[in-house]
Amino acid sequence: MNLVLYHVMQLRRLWSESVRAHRDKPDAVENPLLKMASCLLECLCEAELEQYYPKFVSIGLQKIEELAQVTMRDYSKLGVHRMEDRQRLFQLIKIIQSVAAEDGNDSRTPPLQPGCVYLQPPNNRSATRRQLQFDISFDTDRSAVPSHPMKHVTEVCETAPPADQKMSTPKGEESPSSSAHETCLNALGGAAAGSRDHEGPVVHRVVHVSGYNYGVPQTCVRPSKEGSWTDSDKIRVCVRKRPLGSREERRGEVSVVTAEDKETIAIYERKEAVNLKEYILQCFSETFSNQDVYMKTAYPLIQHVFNGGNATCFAYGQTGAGKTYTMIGTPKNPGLYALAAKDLFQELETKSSKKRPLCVDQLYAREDGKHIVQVVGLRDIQVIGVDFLLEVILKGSRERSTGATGVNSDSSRSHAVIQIQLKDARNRRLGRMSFIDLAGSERASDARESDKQTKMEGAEINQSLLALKECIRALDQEQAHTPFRQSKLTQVGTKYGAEV
Ligand SMILES: Nc1ncnc2c1ncn2[C@@H]1O[C@H](COP(=O)(O)OP(=O)(O)OP(=O)(O)O)[C@@H](O)[C@H]1O
Repeated sequence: MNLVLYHVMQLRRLWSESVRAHRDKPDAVENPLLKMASCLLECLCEAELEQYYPKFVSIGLQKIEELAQVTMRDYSKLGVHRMEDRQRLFQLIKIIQSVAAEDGNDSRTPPLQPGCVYLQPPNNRSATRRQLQFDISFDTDRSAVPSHPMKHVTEVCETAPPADQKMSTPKGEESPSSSAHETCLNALGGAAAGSRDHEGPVVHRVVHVSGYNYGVPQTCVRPSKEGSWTDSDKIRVCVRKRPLGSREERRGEVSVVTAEDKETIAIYERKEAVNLKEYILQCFSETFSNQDVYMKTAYPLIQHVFNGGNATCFAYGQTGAGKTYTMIGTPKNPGLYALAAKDLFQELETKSSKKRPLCVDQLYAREDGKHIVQVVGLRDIQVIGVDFLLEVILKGSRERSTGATGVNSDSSRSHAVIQIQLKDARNRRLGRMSFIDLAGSERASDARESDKQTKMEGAEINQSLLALKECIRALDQEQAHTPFRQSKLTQVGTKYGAEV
C-alpha cells in the first residue's frame, strides 16, 4: 500500500501527458482513459482490493479519479463489505482526493466541484454525462462503517460544466462542501498551489487520517520528472565517487573506494595497527580459508604479544555469520584459536631456548545460560603444548550455552573469552592475547518466529553488544570514562584485562 500514493502521482503525470498527446495526435496515442483504467487496477492492487475491480467496472467505475467521489454509503453497492477492506478503500480514496485536489489548482484541469469530479476531457469525447449505477437510496448499514462525516455523492461527470453550474446533491443530503473530504481538499489545494513551477523535489503535505494509513508518510516528496522518487523515500543518501586527483596520483596514492555497481560500493578504510603501521580494512570472501583470515588478523599480533604487548581479536557479527567457524574451525580448516596456539608454541620454543624459559597459561571465562558471569572457580591452567591448549579450549567451548535462532540452528548464545597469557619462569606476566567469540546479534525480523526465551536471549545479547560498542567507541575516542559497567561482557573485559 506504500506505493499507492506513488501510483496516484504517476497517474497524474501520466494523465496530463496523455491528454496533451492525445489532443495533438488523437489517432497515434493510446486513449488516456484506457491508461486510467489500468491505474485504477494498479492502485486497487496496492491497496489489496483488486478482487473488487470487476465489480467496480461492472457498475461503471472505471477510472481512478471517479473513485474520489465514492462515499462510504457506496461501499456496499461496490460489494465491499469487509470492515478491513472498507477501511482500506477509505484510505485509498483519501489519497486520491489529496492528489486530485492538487490537480484542481492546475489551470489545465477544471477545478473540483462539490458533488462531482471532472476529468480532463479528451477532445474527441462526447460531452454526455454518465451516471454511475450506484443506487441512490442510502445504505442504512451504518454499523459496519467507521463513523466520519463523509457525504454521499452520486454523479460523476466526464466533462466540465460551466464554472457557475452547481451540481445537484441527492435529496436530503447536506451539501458536500461541508464534508471532511472537502475540508481536506481545500487545505491540500492551498498547500499545493504555487508549488507547481518547482523543478526540484518539493515536499507536499499528505492528509493524515486517523487509523491505519498504509505507511504513507504525512509528508512525501514529489516524484521527480524521471519518477525516481517514491513515497517511501523520506531521506535519500547518494554517494558519488570522484577519481584520484593528479597530485594524489603523483604521490602514489590508491583509490580506497570501488563502485561495484549502482548499489554497491567497497571502502578500503585505512587504519593504524598497534605497531603504528597503516593497514586497510579487508573483507574476506567465501573463497578465503581460516588460515587466510588468520594470517591477516591474529598472526601479526603474535609477535606483539611476545614483545610484552596485549592484543584482542573479536569475532563480531550477526547470528549465523560464521564467527565460531572462524574461531574454532574444523579439523580440516582449523580456526584462529588453533592457528594462534600453534604459532605461540612455535615462537615459545624458539624464544625459550634462546632466552629465558616461558610458559603459556590459558584462562577461560564465560557467561552461563542464565547470563551470569562465572568467576568463581575460574582458574589459570598451565598448558605445555598446542594439543593441551586446544583441548582446554574445546572443553570450554562445549560448556557454552547454545540454542537455535531464526538463522542458526546451533547458535552460540553466550560470549566466549579466551585469554592466553605468556608468563616467564618467575610467573611474571608478559604478553597476553585474547580471543573473543561474541554471541551473534539478531535482527528483530529474524527473531519473529523464535520462542520467548530465544527472544529474551537475543535482546540481552544485543544489549551487551551495544555496551561493548560504547566501550570501544570511548576507548577509540580516548574519552576519560569508559562505560564498562553496562554489561557482564564488558565487566569481564575489565576484570580479566581484555583490551576491549
Ligand atoms: N566460511 C565458511 N565456510 C563454510 N561454512 C561456514 C563458513 N562460515 C560459517 N559456516 C557455517 O555456517 C553455519 C553458522 O556458522 P557459525 O555457527 O560459526 O555462526 P556464528 O556467527 O558463530 O553464529 P552464532 O552467533 O549464532 O553462534 C555453521 O554451520 C558453519 O559451519
